[in-house]
Amino acid sequence: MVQNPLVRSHRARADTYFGPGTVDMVKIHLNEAETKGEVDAVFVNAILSGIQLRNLERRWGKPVLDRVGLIIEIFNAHAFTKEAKLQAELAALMYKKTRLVRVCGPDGRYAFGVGGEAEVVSARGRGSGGRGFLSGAGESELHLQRRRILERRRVLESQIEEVQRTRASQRAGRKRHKDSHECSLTTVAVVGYTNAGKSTLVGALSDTDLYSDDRLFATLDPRLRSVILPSGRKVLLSDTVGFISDLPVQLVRAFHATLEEVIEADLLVHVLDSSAPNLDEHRSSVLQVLEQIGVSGEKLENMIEVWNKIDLQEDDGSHFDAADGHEATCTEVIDEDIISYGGDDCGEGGESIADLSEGEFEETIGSEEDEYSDTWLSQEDGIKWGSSICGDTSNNEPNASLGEWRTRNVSDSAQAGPHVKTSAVTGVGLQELLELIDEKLELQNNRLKRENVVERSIFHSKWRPPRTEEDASVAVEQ
Ligand SMILES: Nc1nc2c(ncn2[C@@H]2O[C@H](COP(=O)(O)OP(=O)(O)OP(=O)(O)O)[C@@H](O)[C@H]2O)c(=O)[nH]1
Ligand SMILES: [Mg+2]
Repeated sequence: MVQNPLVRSHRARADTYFGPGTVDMVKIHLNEAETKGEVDAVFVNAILSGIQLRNLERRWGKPVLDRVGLIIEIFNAHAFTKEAKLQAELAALMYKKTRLVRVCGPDGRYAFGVGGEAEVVSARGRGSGGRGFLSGAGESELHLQRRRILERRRVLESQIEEVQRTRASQRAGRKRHKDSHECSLTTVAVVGYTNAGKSTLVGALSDTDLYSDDRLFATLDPRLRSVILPSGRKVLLSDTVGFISDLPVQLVRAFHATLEEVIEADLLVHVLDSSAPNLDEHRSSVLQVLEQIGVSGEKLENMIEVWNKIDLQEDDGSHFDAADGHEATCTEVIDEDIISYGGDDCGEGGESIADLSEGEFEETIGSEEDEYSDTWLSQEDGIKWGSSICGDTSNNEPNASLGEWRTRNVSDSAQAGPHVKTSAVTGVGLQELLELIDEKLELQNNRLKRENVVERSIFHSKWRPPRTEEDASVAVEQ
């Protein structure tokens, strides 16, 4: 296996990075690939450029998965419905475009770093080989590759638009539907970091079974479950895809159709795993994604924060000790700082990943760099994706002061604690949560009604010209 002290097998790295309880998924998933006679891969906890990825793969003789590649791999593995598959493929394609990495999977499926030889197609490196006038050969291959990606992307985007349209009309139908209280059917979206227990909680609240598992991104499609609140009001709970820190904005946008359920929901319930040692980090990651997808500041302010898995806290605290101990054994963490600043801290025989993008393995794109540079984190694509096709987007615009709000709110709520503590497994706090949802919706309804009344009094009352004294005298004379 790889000797570089900065890199461990994907198992150990994923375990330390994604936290306890999530490593199994990564293990099982990759082990499954191995037992099928496929390849072993090395996971590097960083976001790498295409050249860095390729150079590492050459050096280690193994496919390398970086952070985004691993997430995409997980998305692909968990995508079962048509919608999820389309979105996962689009996410992979957008990633691929910025890396210009060609992966030849045996079954033709996109599989980053797993299931085939990954090859960077670059202007100078391939085709040309610096052979004088033939130096355009690599370039045309690069363009060909790029065009194919763009064509496929267009097809996927139009299919996803179709999905969005269907979802929008379903939502409109739900809004028209009135319950026995003459209220339109309200949707409550349950959001949160992956593995926080969202599906388990929605299942417990609605007394139904939803697929939940101790793995990352168990849920990729929103699922709706109806629940009767203590007041008798019927609401739809929407279980959503989990979020994760540093999720590239394009990846989030690939799941836009799914995430629209969150934007369009009447109320948000933010589920946090109270046993997670980095709860604050999880909270701010989720808020960041909500901000990215355009949830209004008002909705965020109204959001209910739930600390789930409270039963684990009632344990003797061994969970936290175990987590600490786990961190302590992680001496071979690949720090993103090391990647950025070079190899001084690499230890004996170590080499930084920054080193690997230079020297003997270097294959620069040169003049193509601007055109094909890593736009993965740029906003360029976002402009298109930001324009939702599902009707009114006016309230989807990210609020300018949201960043500010988020910072304030994160620290405020960190001090104030959760609105409700629950255990989706034992049922603790569930009734309290339902009551709180009821209360929030009632307040929201009353506010909307008040706003409607004000609006109506302003816009719907008949306009009459102001009566002046002159008018009055004319009237008397007549
Ligand atoms: N002890 C305990 N475990 C819980 C609780 N809620 C959920 N779990 C477990 O946590 C794991 C993740 O639960 P899920 O409901 O799949 O989490 P999720 O947030 O839907 O995850 P993704 O769909 O991947 O985003 C499962 O193994 C659940 O059994 C809880 O209140 N207490
Ligand atoms: Mg889930």
